[in-house]
Amino acid sequence: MSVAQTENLNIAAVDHMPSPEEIKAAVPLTDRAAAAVLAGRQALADILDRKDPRLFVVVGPCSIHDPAAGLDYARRLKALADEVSETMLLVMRVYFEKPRTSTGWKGFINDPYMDDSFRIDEGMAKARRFLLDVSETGLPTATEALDPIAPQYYGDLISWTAIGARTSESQTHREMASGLSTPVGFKNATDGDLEVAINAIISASNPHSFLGVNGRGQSAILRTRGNRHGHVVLRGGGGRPNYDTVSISLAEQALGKAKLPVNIVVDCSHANSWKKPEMQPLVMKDVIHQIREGNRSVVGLMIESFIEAGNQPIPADLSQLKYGCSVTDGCVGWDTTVDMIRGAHTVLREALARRERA
Ligand SMILES: O=C[C@H](O)[C@H](O)COP(=O)(O)O
Ligand SMILES: C=C(OP(=O)(O)O)C(=O)O
Repeated sequence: MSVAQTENLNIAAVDHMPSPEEIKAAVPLTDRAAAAVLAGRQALADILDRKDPRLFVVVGPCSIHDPAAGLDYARRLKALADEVSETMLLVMRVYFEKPRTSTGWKGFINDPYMDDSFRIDEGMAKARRFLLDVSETGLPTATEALDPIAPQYYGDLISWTAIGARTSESQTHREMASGLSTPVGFKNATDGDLEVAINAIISASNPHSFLGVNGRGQSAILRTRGNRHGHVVLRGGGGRPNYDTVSISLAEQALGKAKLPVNIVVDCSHANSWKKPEMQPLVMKDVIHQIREGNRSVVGLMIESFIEAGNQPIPADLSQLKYGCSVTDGCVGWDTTVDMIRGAHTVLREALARRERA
């Protein structure tokens, strides 16, 4: 008598996925890209260690869906980054993995053709190609690490990582963050709770041993050293923003109480702007004003920005997609992005000069 099947009852298929080594061999890291990645990581570490007085700004689309438009954006951003490099380090948001509140398109790696064909194998190779192209412009890149295996495929091309509001409390993500080669920003929870992000920084700063895959895609025990560049990202939540002076002061106190470096990043989007992209410039202006008035805890900002303002639903006929417009959260358009960054640059230049004189 055969034993009843008790496993894989809800698995419809198990398809082949190339290993990290295979995808990397198809899209190898270049000297130019590696130099941009390493320079970006070093500058971020210096900002977090207070050796570099600049502000870092993670800016770019909510998600990448069209590599051509993404690269068009990257080239514009590189020129802007060079223009404001005295006061800010611009890092491009290159988000391929979208954590959905319930359902929806889960990003370019999961479904690169946006047609429910879910060619993760092709999405991964294309995502890596895109990261390489952006890095070759000289821009550092930032992403959200959602799938715990994915960093093996493209982690060598990332300079800053976010752990999202929906996963800051997850042990799996804290373990993964402890082994990442980049500084990691932990978002407060969607209900606004900051404690989960603070606990995440403490957890990820420690070594962990956990299940993962090696470069050949075989199961492996990963043993990490701990990540000493964790910090919080305030994104609002629970029906209220948390970029105001009182919220920032409370975050400073909580970090101090936990004996952590008082490093804060403010996300101008998400619950801080009520998901209304046109509010992002107001959030940024407010935080830059706080810096001008003497705030020293804010080290970074995040902006959701693309070529066109707003967002669009994914149409059944993809030829109807509007070029350079987000298919996930609404973004500020390019002209507004330039105004926001240039406006901040002017204020910061004066504030940094004043700090130096003091
Ligand atoms: O930034 C992205 C979104 O806010 C996040 O993925 C949740 O999106 P959703 O609420 O539309 O699913
Ligand atoms: C999903 C995102 O943010 P959060 O985790 O804050 O919702 C994001 O930045 O794309």
